[in-house]
Amino acid sequence: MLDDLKQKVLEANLALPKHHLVTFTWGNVSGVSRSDNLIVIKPSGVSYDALKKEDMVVVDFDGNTVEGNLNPSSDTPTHIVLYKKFPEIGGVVHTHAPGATSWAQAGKGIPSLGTTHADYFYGTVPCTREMTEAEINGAYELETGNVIAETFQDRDLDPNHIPGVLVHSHAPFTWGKDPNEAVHNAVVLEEIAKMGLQTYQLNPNISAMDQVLLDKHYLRKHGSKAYYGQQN
Ligand SMILES: O=C(CO)[C@@H](O)[C@@H](O)COP(=O)(O)O
Repeated sequence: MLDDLKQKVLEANLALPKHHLVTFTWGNVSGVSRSDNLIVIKPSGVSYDALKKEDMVVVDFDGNTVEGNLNPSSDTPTHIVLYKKFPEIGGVVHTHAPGATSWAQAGKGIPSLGTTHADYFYGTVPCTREMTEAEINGAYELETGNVIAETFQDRDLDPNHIPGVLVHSHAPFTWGKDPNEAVHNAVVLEEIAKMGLQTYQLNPNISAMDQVLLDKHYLRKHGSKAYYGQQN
């Protein structure tokens, strides 16, 4: 079942260590089949060295395992909330990559400071609020998804234009139209996180880039008027 998606999710997971985005098993990727209402996700705690296609776990939107012999990622409830709340996404990535995680631990969103950021994220990558004790002691991973969705709703942010978030005191999640694009966005997020840290070290008083330049760079790569690369 879902053989193609399992292969894509496997390859996306294996791309995380290749891009130096995960240490040990600190991360996971999933992909969704909207027609089947099923999610394919990495098994929990399985080393990337040993990961095989048949290890991928298929879960439904209630978190029940439909196929697979291993336990799904402990972050599965977060992935499920993101697929439910952001209906256009097809892949989700979670890492503890040090640059983005540093911003998450500091409780700060990453402002758009330059065109590297603007090419992929149409504004600040937000950081969620701190979770309450009840949320942490309750269904923590589900509440993590809820607090991400709340952040986008309360700040009127479009997840299709800002494909990532920093979870306060935790780490980043990114997404995309498929697992591969979600990994791509995780790589970019880590790069802009590192650049942002260095930029603030060099100039603590810097503010977000000019809106006109942000528009220019984001819109030349995304949307109906995109012209970057081989697009007409
Ligand atoms: O966030 C955390 C731990 O802080 C987890 O995402 C990480 O360890 C990966 O968990 P899984 O191996 O996917 O269950």
